[in-house]
Amino acid sequence: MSRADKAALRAGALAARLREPGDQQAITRHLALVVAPHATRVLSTYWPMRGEADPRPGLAGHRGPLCLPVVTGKAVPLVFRAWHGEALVPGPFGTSHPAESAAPLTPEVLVVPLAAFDRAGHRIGYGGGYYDRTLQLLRESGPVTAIGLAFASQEIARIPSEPFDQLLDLIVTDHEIIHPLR
Ligand SMILES: Nc1nc2c(c(=O)[nH]1)N(C=O)[C@@H](CNc1ccc(C(=O)N[C@@H](CCC(=O)O)C(=O)O)cc1)CN2
Ligand SMILES: Nc1ncnc2c1ncn2[C@@H]1O[C@H](COP(=O)(O)OP(=O)(O)OP(=O)(O)O)[C@@H](O)[C@H]1O
Repeated sequence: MSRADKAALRAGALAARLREPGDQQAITRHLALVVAPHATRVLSTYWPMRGEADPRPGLAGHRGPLCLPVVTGKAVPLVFRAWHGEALVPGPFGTSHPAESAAPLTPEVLVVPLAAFDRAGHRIGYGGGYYDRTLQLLRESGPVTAIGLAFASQEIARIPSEPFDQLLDLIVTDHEIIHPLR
């Protein structure tokens, strides 16, 4: 797939998200169900922006450590810092992340923001390749569970797969919990 094709899929899905806001309460319910078996693991969440589904209320019952991603440069994997509800500092591209004083953590479960997804577990993000690089690195040292979070309006019939794609293990939407077929 060309960069332009992927950019068009991304733009279409982001426009659909703004047109049809979706049911945040259902997202919260479904996410809480999916993370319950991982309640004591190190879990990475995200700070929602631009109409993204909000993972925070669905994680209220999580008992293990929580962390947030930090963008430290272009084309490098994300790093993760512990987060217990403290104020965040602004990062690049409108992101927000814990201050440098927060402890670095290695997540075992990641709630991954999506611009678009398909039922096979392919995803498109904002285009930095950050989660692809990060999941590749984490999966080299052990099993990780990647949970995509999006509104059902962001589904695309098929996202052509690319060699660097890291697949989602589960996708949580306001309509359903999707177990991609492998
Ligand atoms: N809430 C949230 N946090 C997140 C992500 C995310 O998708 N959502 N990320 C997921 O990876 C990382 C941040 N990645 C991002 C990558 C690019 C852009 C962005 O705005 N890109 C510009 C073009 C940038 C450029 O000039 O290259 C754009 O879309 O206009 C935003 C976030 C980490 N934190
Ligand atoms: N594991 C990787 N190693 C090297 N380059 C990679 C890797 N993963 C992705 N890339 C590069 O990053 C670029 C952007 O990837 P892609 O368009 O899939 O980003 P995205 O999944 O939309 O963004 P994000 O992961 O930040 O949400 C790709 O063109 C690719 O060349």
